[in-house]
Formats: sequence, structure tokens, C-alpha cells
Amino acid sequence: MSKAIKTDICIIGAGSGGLSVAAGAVQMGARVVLIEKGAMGGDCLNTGCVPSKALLHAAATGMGWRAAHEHVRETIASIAPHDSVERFEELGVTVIKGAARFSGRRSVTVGDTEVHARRIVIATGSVPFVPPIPGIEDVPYLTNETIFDLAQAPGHLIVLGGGPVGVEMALAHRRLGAEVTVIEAERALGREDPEAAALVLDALRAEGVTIEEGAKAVRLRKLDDGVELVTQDGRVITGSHLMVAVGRKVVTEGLDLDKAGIETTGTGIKVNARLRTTNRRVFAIGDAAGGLQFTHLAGYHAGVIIRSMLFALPAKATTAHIPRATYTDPELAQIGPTEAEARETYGDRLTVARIGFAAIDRAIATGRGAGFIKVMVVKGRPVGATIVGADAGEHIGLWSLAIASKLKMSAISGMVVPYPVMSEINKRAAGTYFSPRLFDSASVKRVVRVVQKLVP
Ligand SMILES: Cc1cc2nc3c(=O)[nH]c(=O)nc-3n(C[C@H](O)[C@H](O)[C@H](O)COP(=O)(O)OP(=O)(O)OC[C@H]3O[C@@H](n4cnc5c(N)ncnc54)[C@H](O)[C@@H]3O)c2cc1C
Ligand SMILES: NC(=O)c1ccc[n+]([C@@H]2O[C@H](COP(=O)([O-])OP(=O)(O)OC[C@H]3O[C@@H](n4cnc5c(N)ncnc54)[C@H](O)[C@@H]3O)[C@@H](O)[C@H]2O)c1
Repeated sequence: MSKAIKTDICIIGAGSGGLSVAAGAVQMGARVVLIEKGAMGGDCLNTGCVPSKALLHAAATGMGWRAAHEHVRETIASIAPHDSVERFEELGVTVIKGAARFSGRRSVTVGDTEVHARRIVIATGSVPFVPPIPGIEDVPYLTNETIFDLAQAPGHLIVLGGGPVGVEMALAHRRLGAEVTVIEAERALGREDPEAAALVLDALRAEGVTIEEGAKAVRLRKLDDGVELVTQDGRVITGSHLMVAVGRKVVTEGLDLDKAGIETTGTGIKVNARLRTTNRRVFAIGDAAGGLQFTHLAGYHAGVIIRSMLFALPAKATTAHIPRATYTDPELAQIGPTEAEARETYGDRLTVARIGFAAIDRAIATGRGAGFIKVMVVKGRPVGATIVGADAGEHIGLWSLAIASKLKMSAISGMVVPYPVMSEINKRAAGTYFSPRLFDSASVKRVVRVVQKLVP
């Protein structure tokens, strides 16, 4: 070992989570070492959120294949300086390129350097999970790590998995001219509210995407000009290309976690509510923490552990206010429990306030009346919301604020938005919560009659 560095915080992985910890901690005065073995920016910038949303945008605007992929490359290149080694070194972070592994409870090795740190952060993210389907070893397949580099539009893309990755990629590739079949073992977008998911899936089908549900892939075979996929119930689907999008595997391999006394679970690194691993000097955040997998969650985790590491504050990570959105057309956004999940938890105490975009003047004026919002309300406070419709992802943030700040529905109905905006739907949802209480109430009517009689 030729070099040793002492630092306050050592971060493994420069993706959404690791970069947020590094930028925050160094600007508040901590000494920070950041280690990255691949491209700065991690999955989100290089192979995830950014290229997928850029490709969806390009496909929606009718660009051809080459222009669309040029747009993807330009988008990544425009954002990359923000995540670059240069920017982080300018901020004062020591950036080391290479694969890190633990060499002890407080130390990490990368190349010929040993880093000793008071606190260590595992932000190693996840990679595509490739299921052991018989035949897969002989079949060429794409994942999110390779699909954005395809030189030409596939003739017929088979997408294995109908989760958010699968449906977003299905839509983009269909709009770019490919025939697309989604193969889903259970229900596509199966974690989502079924009614909202159906709206998205119907729209996808209307654009020509074939969606095979209840279709568990059990065999794959290489053909001269493509791939054959066989499902458990005997459906045979052939295509020119296969994309595997059946979930993610947390990156723990090669980290030598046992040298630091860090345990894992079936889905990730074992952490407590404060995101501490079984080694109390080591934290795990983002995808590596084994829970939800979103860039904004990794960013939120970063804030939680910065409070803990820099200020010794007992900060805990919660999930009640963490939203998600799938960027299909229409978009689907969710926070907290769906209606069915809330019904299960709260039973009769649940009220669902619902209104369609068809009731919103701006939606009518702009032909965007498809979709709805449902707000799950318990004791006058929102606990969850489902929004499906144009720009649903833009509207869900308000409900994160409401849930995080424990606002009542009256705070939302009291808000004034400019007329006519699509986000009026949030206020109108709160209005539908109160209208039966105001308009169908005998006691309200009695009070109004008395006031009218008595007040001059
Ligand atoms: C196709 C796709 C689309 C997505 N779209 C969205 C979206 O629209 N919105 C959203 O919120 N989320 C989206 N996600 C999820 C999002 O990309 C992840 O949740 C997010 O990137 C997780 O951040 P992270 O910091 O935990 O890990 P990552 O961003 O994966 O970063 C981990 C980094 O650690 C590095 N690393 C790993 N091991 C080592 C080691 N031993 N030494 C050094 N470095 C190491 C890796 O090279 C990587 O750069 C999408 C994912 C995919 C696949
Ligand atoms: N817009 C976003 O925020 C966004 C977009 C993409 C991805 N992500 C994140 O990335 C993660 C991974 O997404 P994903 O879509 O890869 O995984 P996922 O786990 O959400 O969905 C995978 C789907 O594949 C199906 N499946 C599994 N094995 C199968 C088989 N043998 N045959 C047929 N179907 C099978 C599952 O039933 C499931 O519906 C998500 O959890 C999400 O957090 C987020």
C-alpha cells in the first residue's frame, strides 16, 4: 500500500446519493473522499432517468431514431459537468477513480490507496437483475445499460418486465418506430392503483404496444434473426431484440463487507431507520439501502445522513412523503398508499376524494382531460394520492409537502392557484372532500338559516 489518506467522510459511489452527500458535506466543512469506479453521475445520469426521459421526450416530438439518440447524448453531456470530477474537486472533494472495497471497520482500499475515515457511506446503487431463465445465456439481450446505444431502431423489441423501466422503454421505442411487445408475469404496473394503471396501459395499447400480462417467461431461444420467448402458459413470442427489465440487484459484490462487519438482507444492505448499517460508522443510502429505488430518494437519504454525520442529530429516514412517477403518456404519479392499500390499513376511517381532469377548464381547453386524482384522507389529513394524467409527476409534489408537513385538507382547499392551470386539480380534489360536508349537511343549512335571520 503506497498511500494513506485520513478523512472525515469516505463515500463509495458517485451516483445520485453519493454526489449529494459529497457536495453537501464538503460545503459544510467536512473533509470528503469520493470513490467512483465507473462514470460520474451513476445510473441516473448515464443509463437511467436522464437518457430515458430524454428519449421519451424525443420520441413524443416525432424525432427520428438518430436525432432522438443525439438528443439523449446531448442531454447527458449538458448535465454531466454538474456531476464531474472537476466540479467536485473544485468544491474541495478528493475524488478517486477506481473500485473500492473495505479493508477494515473504518477503512476502504482503492487501487494503492487506503482511506481511513470517521464515517463511510455506501452509495453503490444497483444494476439490472437478469433472471436465470433457461436459454438466457445463449440469447443476446439489452438492459438499460446498453439500450440507449442501439445504432438502429429494433424491428420488434420484446420488453421483459412491465414495471416502470419496461413501460417507459416500450413507449419510447414504439414512438420511434419499433414494434413492441411487453411480457409481464403478473400485471403490468402491478404496484400501481389498478384503475390508474389501466388508463396508462390502454393508452399504450392504443399506440400499438402489445402487452402480454400473466405471461411469465420460462424459456428463451436464439433465432437466426432474433429471439424466441416462451411463457409458462405456452405463448410463443418472437422478436428481433430482447430487453430485460425485471428489476434491479443491489451492488454489494466485491465490497468485502464482511471485513467491516456489514450485513446484507435479501434485497440490499441492512440498515436501521437512521440508515446506519450493522457497523455504526458506516451508512448505506439510495438503491444500496435496499428499499425504494429513486433518485429523489437517494437525495433525501443524503440529507438525512448529513444531519447525522455532521451535526450528530438523530435524523431518521421515513417514506410516507416520498412520491414516485412513471413518465408514460399519460403520466402516473403516486405518494403514500393507493386506495386499496389505504382501505386495508384504515378501513372505514378512510375517505377518498376524487375528481377527473375532465372537470378542469385548462385540461378541457388543451385537450388533456384524460385522467384523475384520488386523495386518500384520514381524519381530515391526506395520507396518499394517486394522479394519472398529463404532467401528473409535476402535481404530486404538493401532496409530499402536505404529508411531510401534516397539513389538513383545509390547507389545500384554502390555497389559491391562478386560473386556469392544470394544478387546479389539487385544490378541486380538496373541494370534493369538503363539498358533501358543506352542501349535504343539515346542520350547515341550519346555521346558515339562523345567521340569515338574525344578522341584519
Ligand atoms: C431505466 C431507468 C430509469 C429510471 N428513471 C428514474 C426516474 O425517472 N426517476 C427516479 O427517481 N429514478 C429513476 N430510476 C432509478 C434511479 O436511477 C436510481 O434510483 C438512482 O440512480 C440511485 O442512485 P444511487 O446513488 O443509489 O446509485 P447509482 O446512481 O447507481 O450510483 C452508484 C454508483 O456507485 C458506483 N460503484 C458501485 N460499486 C462501486 C465500488 N465498489 N467502488 C466505487 N464505485 C462503485 C457505480 O459505478 C455507480 O456510479 C431509473 C432507473 C432506471 C434503470
Ligand atoms: N419513473 C421512475 O421513477 C422510474 C423509472 C424506471 C425505473 N425506476 C426504478 O427502477 C426500479 C426497477 O424498475 P423495473 O421496471 O426494472 O423493475 P420492477 O420490479 O418495478 O418491475 C419488474 C416487472 O417485471 C416482472 N417480471 C419479473 N420476472 C418476470 C418474468 N420472468 N417474466 C415476465 N415478467 C417478469 C415483474 O412482475 C414486475 O412487474 C423500480 O423499482 C423503480 O424504482 C423508476
